[in-house]
Amino acid sequence: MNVFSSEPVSAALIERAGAALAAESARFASRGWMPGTAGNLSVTLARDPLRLAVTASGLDKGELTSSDIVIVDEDGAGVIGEGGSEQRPSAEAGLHARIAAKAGAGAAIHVHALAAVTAAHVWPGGVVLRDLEMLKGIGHSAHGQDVVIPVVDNSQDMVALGDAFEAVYRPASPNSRDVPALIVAGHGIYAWGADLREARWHLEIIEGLLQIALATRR
Ligand SMILES: CSCCC(=O)C(=O)COP(=O)(O)O
Ligand SMILES: [Zn+2]
Repeated sequence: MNVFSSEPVSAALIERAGAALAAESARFASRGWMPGTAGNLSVTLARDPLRLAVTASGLDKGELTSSDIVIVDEDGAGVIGEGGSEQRPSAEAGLHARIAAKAGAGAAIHVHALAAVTAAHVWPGGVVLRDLEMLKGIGHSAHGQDVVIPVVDNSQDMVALGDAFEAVYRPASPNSRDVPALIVAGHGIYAWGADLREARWHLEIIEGLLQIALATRR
């Protein structure tokens, strides 16, 4: 369950969301997955209307404080008067909002991790993973099933990027879970989950799977 969208949006909730985003961001920055000002994170605060707390743009993601978040709407545009910072929201807030809306994500994390970018370069049509134990970590079978991590072209236009995401995203069905990640070619990876902890697990698992795919490619 997303701990943030289960209660009314208040100053205390926004403060807690900011602290959680700053802590996760520091974790990924220390792993080298957010060099410089790269990367951004969000949590979904409310669904009707859609509201996300997203990291502010252009900051060192290893040095965020609980105040460095902006409340955005379904287009990723900053919302004035509902709390949070009045800094510029992440340039990629629009894609976070599309992922929250389409995939029902409670949290999303975007990093510039090496294996994701390399794998998209090697397999621009999508990265096929199969017969790997860690697939269980994203809800898929460890045996006998292809799991495709989709790849889309990079763009500075978040509407175009959101449309590209929706074109490749396959929602869960009675027979299969969805794939909670998207690689943006030449750029980085987004992973999401019901909450920040699950999004982190998905991201770490998928980056690990991509490292194995690259190391074992023939
Ligand atoms: C220096 S990285 C270029 C921008 C980017 O890809 C990124 O992830 C950070 O953008 P933001 O606006 O969220 O700081
Ligand atoms: Zn980026």
